Amino acid sequence: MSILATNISKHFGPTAALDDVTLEVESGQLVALVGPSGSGKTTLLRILAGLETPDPGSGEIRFHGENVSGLPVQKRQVGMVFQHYALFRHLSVEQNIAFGLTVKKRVERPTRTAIRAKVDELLHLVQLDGLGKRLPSQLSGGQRQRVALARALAIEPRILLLDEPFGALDAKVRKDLRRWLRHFHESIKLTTVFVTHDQEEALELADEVVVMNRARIAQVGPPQAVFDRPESPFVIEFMGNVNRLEAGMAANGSRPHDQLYVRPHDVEIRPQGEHGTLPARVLHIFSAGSAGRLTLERLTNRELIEAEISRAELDELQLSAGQEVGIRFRHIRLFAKTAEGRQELVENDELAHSLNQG
Ligand SMILES: Nc1ncnc2c1ncn2[C@@H]1O[C@H](COP(=O)(O)OP(=O)(O)OP(=O)(O)O)[C@@H](O)[C@H]1O
Repeated sequence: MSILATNISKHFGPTAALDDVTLEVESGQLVALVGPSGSGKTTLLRILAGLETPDPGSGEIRFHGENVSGLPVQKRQVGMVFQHYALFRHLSVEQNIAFGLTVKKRVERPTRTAIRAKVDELLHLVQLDGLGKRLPSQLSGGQRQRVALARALAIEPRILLLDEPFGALDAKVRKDLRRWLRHFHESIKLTTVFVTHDQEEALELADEVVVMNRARIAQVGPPQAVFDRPESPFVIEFMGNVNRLEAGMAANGSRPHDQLYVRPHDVEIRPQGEHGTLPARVLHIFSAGSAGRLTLERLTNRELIEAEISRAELDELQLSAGQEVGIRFRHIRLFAKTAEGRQELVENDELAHSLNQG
């Protein structure tokens, strides 16, 4: 186990930023902390780094088995990159990358030649060969973030912590850098925890996704598990688009307090009146993306339903706004209240079948 943080709590005055959080990260993994604003992601990251201390008496942090709870940030051997981690403006790219090494105590400081070699190696690693002499102002946003990453790696950290590393970049650069980071991680396999508020980023990048909500961890798992087997209404609503259906009368077989969800890609569009479909009207068609997205209205209860189908299917169906169709739910997720008042996931394809009958 590379990181083991147990029973961490943190209060800022009356606000609980973390409430008894336990996080385990295996060596070499790329882990995403994702959750709404204020859920405690940054606080957890800062506590791992040693920039913030947990509540007195709460919890313990171990890196590779060693208890680092009492160690200050410089002694924890973590590399950090933040959203607005300003590079030193008056230093060249090379000097920025070398910074952590040049400020080491004389006995620990590598020789000049060794620093040079290290900087070249890092420039190559982050694919900025030849740009070492430039100033940060002469680089693009994405290049600057890669310099920040190289600077974080220069000290040979045991763990890499990234707080919204692509947050300040535009969508295209962000996507490119995301892919680049995944590839980069494959090549160095350094245990990495990154904070993002972007679900898609978490699902696309991470080996393991940690979903946070209100100072606690709501669910941990590989991307697909978190997406396909959400353990709570919160997780299903937070991780990707979802339709919440009216329970009770409107959905045969469900009880009024149940919560029913259908992902847009689990909504099938069929011809109007087809057996086993629900009557609906097409309100909007969005066809400008890689998938076709539709907003529909169920005729029986005026419920709005989002559907996502392939572009090929959308083109084939030749739909237009106002048209009536039949919709079918392939898969429904139902959360039922348990006796203790918790919400429990019941996979319920029978319900989908009975609901589709109208
Ligand atoms: N230094 C601080 N002083 C007071 N309250 C704080 C401080 N830092 C964080 N908080 C509070 O702790 C809670 C968790 O904040 P945190 O920054 O960890 O959330 P987050 O999930 O990273 O949010 P965001 O996505 O908006 O960055 C919030 O309610 C926040 O207002």
